[in-house]
Formats: sequence, structure tokens, C-alpha cells
Amino acid sequence: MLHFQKFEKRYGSFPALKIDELTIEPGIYWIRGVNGSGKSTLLKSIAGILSFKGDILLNNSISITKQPVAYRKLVNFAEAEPLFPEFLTGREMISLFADAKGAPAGQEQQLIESMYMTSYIDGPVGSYSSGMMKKLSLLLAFLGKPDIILLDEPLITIDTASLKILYGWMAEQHAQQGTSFLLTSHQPLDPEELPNAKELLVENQTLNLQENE
Ligand SMILES: Nc1ncnc2c1ncn2[C@@H]1O[C@H](COP(=O)(O)OP(=O)(O)OP(=O)(O)O)[C@@H](O)[C@H]1O
Repeated sequence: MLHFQKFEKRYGSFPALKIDELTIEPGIYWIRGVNGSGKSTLLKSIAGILSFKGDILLNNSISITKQPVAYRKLVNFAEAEPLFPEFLTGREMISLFADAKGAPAGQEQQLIESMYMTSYIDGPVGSYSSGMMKKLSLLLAFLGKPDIILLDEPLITIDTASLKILYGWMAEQHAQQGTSFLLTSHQPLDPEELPNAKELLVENQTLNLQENE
């Protein structure tokens, strides 16, 4: 699914993350690591938001550096602490992303209703609470037909009922579309909701696949 080739991300002279050669097979992955270990750096690099040395290949064919447009259409990302233009409504944000990601007809409305966002989706984003904002950013990450969805700290801020809906979206998307997920969390994922999730560990400025016990 994802292949790292001589990947290196530095902030100035600080070597934040280095992955010489690593393949991540399709699946659902929980990325663990202490504060400052490089989890967000990893997700932002895979999302194409940060520049870095080396390359990342999707499905052994699409390079983030050589085919950035094709790559980004297939890799969606929800930030840990999303910030959107305050004057746009949630629905306007969703329309923008749906166009960019080539979302199938009806997908936007189905997701809005499924996450119970109808009552506020036509209000400006500046009036949203942090949980409402988080749900909007999660919804945006599910638009289109992505091969990979990257979720940075998706479990924070949202209430228990919404979390259950998010787990349902993930399980369904993975089962029906084969979408892979990489998500960071300081809390363990619910093993009943995502029984097949594997672990990736970020430590010592690199990324390692953990063998599940
Ligand atoms: N824009 C930046 N400029 C300089 N250093 C940065 C920048 N962003 C991150 N870093 C550094 O890179 C390292 C990794 O940060 P990152 O945010 O990826 O960690 P994280 O594992 O996501 O942390 P947390 O669990 O606290 O969210 C840290 O040492 C951090 O100080």
C-alpha cells in the first residue's frame, strides 16, 4: 500500500523522522509513540502537506513527488486540531472537498445525516464547537474514494456516540472499499470495534511495524 524510500524529514537541522525502506501493507493501523516522537510529522508527510527528502509510493506505482495530484486524490487526511475559514459553512467546506476528491453523488448528504450534523451544517464554521469542528474534519476525510485515510488523534474531542459512528464508518469503508487507515491516538483503539488493527510504533526518530501478540 505505502512504500517509503529513503524518507527523511528535518525541521531545520533537527532530524525529526527517518525511514530508509519500509512497506506498509493494506490494513488498519494504530500509530503509537510518546509526545514529540513524530506521529503528526509522519501523517503530514504521507498526506503531502510537509516537504521531505526521498519518496513515498502508493500501491507501488503512484509517487507523492512525481504524481502529486493523482496521489493526493487517493490519500485523505484529518488533522488533530483542524482550522477552517470561519466564514464558510460546513456544507460549503464539504462541497469544496467533495469536488476536489470526486465524491460520488449522495455521499455528502449520507455522511452529514449519519453523523447527525444536519442542524448546524449550514451555519458558519466560526460558530462551531471544537467537537462539531472535529466531526466536520473527519467527514471531509471520508469524501471520495480514497485508498488511504489518515486520522490524527480522531478520538479526542468527539462524544461517545459520535465515536461509535466513526468506528462504524471505518469498519464499513475498510470492508466495502478496501480503504486503509493510519491513525494516531494516545488511547488504545477499541478492539471490539476494530479487531484487526495493527500497531506501528514511532520511536527513536523512525517507524517500526509492531508484531501483534
Ligand atoms: N514546525 C516545526 N518546527 C520545528 N520542529 C518541529 C515542528 N513540528 C514538529 N517539530 C518537532 O518534531 C518532533 C515531532 O513532532 P510531532 O508533532 O510530529 O510529534 P507527535 O508524535 O505528533 O507529538 P504529540 O504526541 O505531542 O502530538 C518534535 O520534536 C517537535 O518538536
